[in-house]
Amino acid sequence: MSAVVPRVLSIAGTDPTGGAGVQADLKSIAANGGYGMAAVTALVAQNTHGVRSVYRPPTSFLAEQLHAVSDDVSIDAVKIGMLADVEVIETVREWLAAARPPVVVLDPVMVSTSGHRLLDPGAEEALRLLLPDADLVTPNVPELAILLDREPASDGDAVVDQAQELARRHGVRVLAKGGHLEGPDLRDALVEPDGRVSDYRSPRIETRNTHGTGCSLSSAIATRRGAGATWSDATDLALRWLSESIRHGSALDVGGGHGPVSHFAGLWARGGLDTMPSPDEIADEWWRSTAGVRDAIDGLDFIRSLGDGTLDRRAFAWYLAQDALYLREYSRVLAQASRLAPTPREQTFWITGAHAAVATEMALHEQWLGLGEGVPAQASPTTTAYLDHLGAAADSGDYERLVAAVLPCYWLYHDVGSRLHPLGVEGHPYRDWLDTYAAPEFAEATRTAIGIVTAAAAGAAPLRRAVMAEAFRASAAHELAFWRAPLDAVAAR
Ligand SMILES: Nc1ncnc2c1ncn2[C@@H]1O[C@H](COP(=O)(O)OP(=O)(O)OP(=O)(O)O)[C@@H](O)[C@H]1O
Ligand SMILES: Cc1ncc(CO)c(N)n1
Repeated sequence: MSAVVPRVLSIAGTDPTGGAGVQADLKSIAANGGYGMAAVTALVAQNTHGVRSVYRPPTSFLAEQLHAVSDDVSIDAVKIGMLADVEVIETVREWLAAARPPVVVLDPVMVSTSGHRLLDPGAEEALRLLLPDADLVTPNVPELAILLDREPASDGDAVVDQAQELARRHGVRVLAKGGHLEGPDLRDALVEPDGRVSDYRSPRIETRNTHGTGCSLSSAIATRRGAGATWSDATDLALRWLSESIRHGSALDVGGGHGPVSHFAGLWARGGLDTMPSPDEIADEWWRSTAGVRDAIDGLDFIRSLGDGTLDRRAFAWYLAQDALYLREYSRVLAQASRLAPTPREQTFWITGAHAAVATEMALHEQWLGLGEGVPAQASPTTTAYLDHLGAAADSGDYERLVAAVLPCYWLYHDVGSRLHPLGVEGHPYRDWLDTYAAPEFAEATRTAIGIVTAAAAGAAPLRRAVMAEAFRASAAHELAFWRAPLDAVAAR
């Protein structure tokens, strides 16, 4: 069973400038959605101009690296690059026989782009013997010729002929790369062991940044295949990614010779560098952003006297009348959230809230609205302002903004309600009211609303998340104003 993130091991040499070898492999694996690992065959002192020297550590140590990985990690794919000499080839062959990785892509690295040997001249036969252990071999034009012991092909058809010959001889799939041929059009050919050919054509990109394209391509194919794509899809996906990365290579300023490709350019452009907060982090941050508003609510005479039962009944009646007006409209706002909801679960949640809001309004009416003389039938400026804010969010058709705007109606009410509730002793004049917003169903609805909104915010792009946070913060401020209004209105009469 391959993992969602395929675990891909590169067995290759190094490039301290990061454009080729294991350094390029690790970037390519990551850029194609894999978890990259690397066992080093040889240390190469090279840069964008060329190879200066090669140090090949004892192969016993390569074997130790390989077994350290395979003893611990389930490997989904292996990419093999520079093998340096016969001893290294033998070591890798023995390890392959023991570890049996499910996908093996062999890039038969022999000569660097700059013309330096990366494989001993005498090691070619040993490399040929390794071919049947691979699922895919990815030679360029000169490597294909050496593996066949022929002259290099000089046109695309000759390349395909040679690739078919190699595939047949060794019973292996071959991707023959056309990068070394002249001309404006590039052709790579995937040849099955039975000789069937798939062509991949693309325009040649005018650039000096082609160092490490072979390393990068073979790692990308191994990764895509390790994730479960067919060989043909894996090749197609990897080539598309490579073209994009070659196109952006010139935007890098790395070295004065043949520079590297830009492995992550496409991801940077499409995904940006922003981190994504978790829903819990959003909940914490948004809640903290309302600390001032919550302190102010707690400090209101209305809240204090509502808690201890000394609140002027006219003020309470005024508040309830405004709340009844508010709830009818708020119910419509929640119905709009239901209408815009992306999932049936959310659709159900908001429509249930819409129903509860009108039901509560009717119950309040029945119980309390006989109370007061001078109860206003008109929405106060404060109520109007709050409803305008919610109405604008509802009318925008922007679900994320809308649900962020309604969240304080749950969260702040639950917060105030659950803190005032213990004061609602026997005989408390507002005990029924104190019970409503401390009820377990309202606590549950609040938790669900927080979950829906913060999950949406976590998944939103930073600018969208900022719009949501602002809608939330503005509603919290309207909540404060709503609690402040009744005593002011009664005092002004
Ligand atoms: N200028 C270019 N424009 C578009 N694609 C290119 C260009 N150069 C190389 N490629 C692609 O990059 C891949 C590698 O090609 P190439 O034949 O150069 O392999 P290589 O010689 O093994 O690479 P390396 O430079 O790493 O040694 C191929 O798929 C090829 O089509
Ligand atoms: C280590 C290493 N592997 C492969 C190549 C081929 O580009 C290179 N230059 N260096």
